[in-house]
Amino acid sequence: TSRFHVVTKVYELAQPFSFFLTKVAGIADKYNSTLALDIKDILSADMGNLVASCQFNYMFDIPWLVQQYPKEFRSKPLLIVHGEQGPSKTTLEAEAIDYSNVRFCQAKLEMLFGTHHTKMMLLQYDTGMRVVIHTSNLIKQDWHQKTQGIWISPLFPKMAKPSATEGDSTTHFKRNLLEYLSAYKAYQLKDWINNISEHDMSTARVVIIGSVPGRHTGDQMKSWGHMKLKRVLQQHGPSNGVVKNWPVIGQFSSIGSMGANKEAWLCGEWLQSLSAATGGTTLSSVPLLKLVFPTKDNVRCSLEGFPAGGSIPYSINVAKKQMFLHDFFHQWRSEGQGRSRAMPHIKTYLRPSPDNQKTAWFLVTSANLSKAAWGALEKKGTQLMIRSYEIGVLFLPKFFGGKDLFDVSSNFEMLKSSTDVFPLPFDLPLTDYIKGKDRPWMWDIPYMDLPDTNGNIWCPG
Ligand SMILES: O=C(O)c1c[nH]c2c(-c3ccccc3)cccc2c1=O
Repeated sequence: TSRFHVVTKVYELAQPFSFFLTKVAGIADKYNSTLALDIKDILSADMGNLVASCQFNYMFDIPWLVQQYPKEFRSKPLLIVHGEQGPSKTTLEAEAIDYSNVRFCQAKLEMLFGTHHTKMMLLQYDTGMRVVIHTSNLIKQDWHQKTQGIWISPLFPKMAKPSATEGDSTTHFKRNLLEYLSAYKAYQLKDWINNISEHDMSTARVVIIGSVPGRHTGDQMKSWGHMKLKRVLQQHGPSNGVVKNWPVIGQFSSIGSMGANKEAWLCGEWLQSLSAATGGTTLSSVPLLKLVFPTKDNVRCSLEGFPAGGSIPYSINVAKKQMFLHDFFHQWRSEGQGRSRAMPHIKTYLRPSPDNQKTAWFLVTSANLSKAAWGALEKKGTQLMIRSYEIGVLFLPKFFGGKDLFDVSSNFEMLKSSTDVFPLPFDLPLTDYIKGKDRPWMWDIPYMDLPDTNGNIWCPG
């Protein structure tokens, strides 16, 4: 088993955050080194001798997924947690007809327009287990030429005496993971819930930020979505005095309907939660908000060309109702990580310093900029309505050596040589949209004036 410790040692040495991007085909090798992983790296025997696994996701290609496991692991029990209903559920289950080791768990979606976005792997080894929280669908194209994020847990050893309350970390990782899984109320998850309670997760240093569908009231209201993030930032975040003039950055690959103006939700409840801090937030100063969303030309000139936009589903019918939103937008640019042309499917949120050298926190999550994912307050703020399943991990300096702030950089050379600079997926400062030229990418309108990387035009519908 020394091999596994060596491997995890290498990963942990690479950086204490255990936050990686996916490998990108077609960029210089140096950008795909220790800080980047492929799905085969995550599932490799170097990470542990797999006994069983559970894959939470939105899109699946079952035959492709099975092929990503080392051949000696391809017949181990594999539970697929999805949100498909009716005919598409039947189609998904038919894909696994040849794999007797594959089982399914359908996440209940009783809220209209809800989706099972959560992307998580539970990996059980003979020596313990790992949790992986990431942003990629389980289809080949999501791991080929996009910018995606991955957090890999340390190896959590089995405890002598199983306990749902013992073996937790200062960030309540184990309790939050069990709460999240219990919210499915699915009998197929019972064994995994018991399994998790038997493991010591005290080495987990991230905070889980999850969303589960429902109208959450009372204490539950602060257990999910943007209200969970708000509570954690109020308890363990930066002091208000330090960050009050710092911007909040949101970066995502899809956008829901925000309502008629920025006060309705975006700069109202959502920004109030993301700008939360210890020592209370002075309501007077509404914090700066900056958003990162690819332009039409970012997509056109990307490695995949216009087809990258097939995974950036911003509809013109939603966009035209919220032109105010586009004033916050900045381009996707990742020169430091060699990923300016690897379109983002990652979703990240952070609170960087005005000089772009620090951040007060960093969140990588499945949650796009939508009320469905983050929740919307109802009944005079007494309940939080969430439509979808989401999960992400929050990095707080307090839990990484008791610092106040993280040093940050997206510069590969810098990241390669230092161990405690937080690796940003995109460049700071952000790059503005070019006035009068740049438009947000929208996936359901034609673009026929200029060819993409492959010489093609885009004619949806
Ligand atoms: O969870 C994820 O990652 C994703 C979720 N929905 C996607 C869609 C879509 C858009 C409207 C209705 C249904 C599906 C399209 C293309 C990529 C995604 C996607 O990547």
